[in-house]
Amino acid sequence: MSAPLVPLAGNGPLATSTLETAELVSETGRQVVFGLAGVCLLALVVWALVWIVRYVRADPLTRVSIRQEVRIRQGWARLAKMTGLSVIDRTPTLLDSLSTPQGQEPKPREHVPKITTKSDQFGVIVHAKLLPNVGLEEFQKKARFLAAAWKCVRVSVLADGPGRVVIRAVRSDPLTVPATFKPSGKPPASVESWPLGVDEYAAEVAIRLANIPGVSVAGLPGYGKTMMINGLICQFAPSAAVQFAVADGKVSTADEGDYADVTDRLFAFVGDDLTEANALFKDMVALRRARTSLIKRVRRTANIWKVGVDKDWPLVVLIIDEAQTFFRDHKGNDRESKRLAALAADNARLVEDLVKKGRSAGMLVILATQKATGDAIPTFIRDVCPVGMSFAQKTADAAVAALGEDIRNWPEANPVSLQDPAYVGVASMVTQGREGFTRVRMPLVDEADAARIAQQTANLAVHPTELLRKLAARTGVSLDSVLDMGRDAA
Ligand SMILES: Nc1ncnc2c1ncn2[C@@H]1O[C@H](COP(=O)(O)OP(=O)(O)OP(=O)(O)O)[C@@H](O)[C@H]1O
Repeated sequence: MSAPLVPLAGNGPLATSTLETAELVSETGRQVVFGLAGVCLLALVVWALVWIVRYVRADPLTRVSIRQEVRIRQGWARLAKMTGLSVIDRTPTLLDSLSTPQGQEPKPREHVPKITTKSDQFGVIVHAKLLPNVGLEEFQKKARFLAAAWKCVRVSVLADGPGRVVIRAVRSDPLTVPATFKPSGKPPASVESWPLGVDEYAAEVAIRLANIPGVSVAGLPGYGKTMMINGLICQFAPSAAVQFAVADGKVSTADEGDYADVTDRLFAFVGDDLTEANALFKDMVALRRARTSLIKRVRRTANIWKVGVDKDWPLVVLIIDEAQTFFRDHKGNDRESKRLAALAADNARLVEDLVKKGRSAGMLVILATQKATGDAIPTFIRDVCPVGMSFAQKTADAAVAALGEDIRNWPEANPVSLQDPAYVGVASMVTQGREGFTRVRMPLVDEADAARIAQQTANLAVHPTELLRKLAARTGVSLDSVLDMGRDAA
């Protein structure tokens, strides 16, 4: 016997309202679905617009990188699996268990690291999240496969905080692409760090200036030592928290040579005259001593970098270019040779004082020479400079003199291999937090720009001793006795 059929909806008022409610629900459902689809479409349009605007506004090289970036994103899941940068998860999630038909095993899931990408004129920067068994080392091992798949000249993989790596994929070699720097004339955000240029992966490289008393710069003539120092002056000239003095062993007067354009922004300049250079170095040592003896009283600290430099207590940068001129031993028994030899020895002693004791007083010495052997920069000065860099060098020994024995273990970064016109403006150096040596491409600064910046900021050039005198007077201390003591000792 069949069961009586029960009508789903009758003709009564209750049945009508159930029908209406059902229609209302389905209508609301349709609206929600359409609404969601609309939001998704809008998001898609906005996303597409952002990419189009980025693409149109980009320079031609960055456009190529944007296309490369799109290809990297599209092909990432597949490439990661092919190169072994994926992990199989055999433990089913709750959703997997519920959605798998009864009697069947949930399928294992294959995960690939999640990535985000960014492009610039040199290539693409990929940030990836690590997975269990897919760590920094695994990425580094696969770097050359990624480079081949992405058609890049180089791919570097570095740690990027806990659980993340940053992959730098460069299509064109940033070291051989000349760069220019147009100084803005605005004070830098910080004077504690000197942006130098970009490394072989187009990542920015900077030198810390805080707590650094000495930088040694070596390199064959014409490879960019002075250009780099001019770049430093142009970047920091608009800040009253930095004062510069130059001793240039290549010229006799300030209007000759490489610093002629920036003389207006220097508080002192001496040429190749050893007596004048000696007077400048004595002056700097006296300032160093006066600062050291006053710092506690006027700045309430023993290290200026704890409170930072400012216009009253600026970072004093003493640039000694063609340093060998001032330190070279003068052989000979005649009177003049003996006088020059004594001056050279005294210069070395004074500069040693600045490099060994100037850090906490906010003094920095930059020594530039062609070959950083002990006769050019005495080793007791060179070896205590925390930062050493070298442009191209002719011999392995010259590279070792400039960068230390360890450079022999890094043949790719050895400055001997930078002897090529394509590498004018490229130096090798140790950078913080990185193993080995980094090659850095520095930008070219136009002479006219350097002159413009120096003129615009000439009013900021003040002898730091005068600033210290005023500062001391404000705190009720007379500087003269302190300075006299410093001069006598120097
Ligand atoms: N970063 C750079 N990019 C491109 N070209 C550069 C760069 N630096 C320097 N040059 C070129 O090399 C020339 C020489 O540079 P610079 O005077 O800085 O060399 P140097 O190493 O100081 O030489 P020297 O030891 O003879 O003083 C510059 O006039 C410029 O044409």
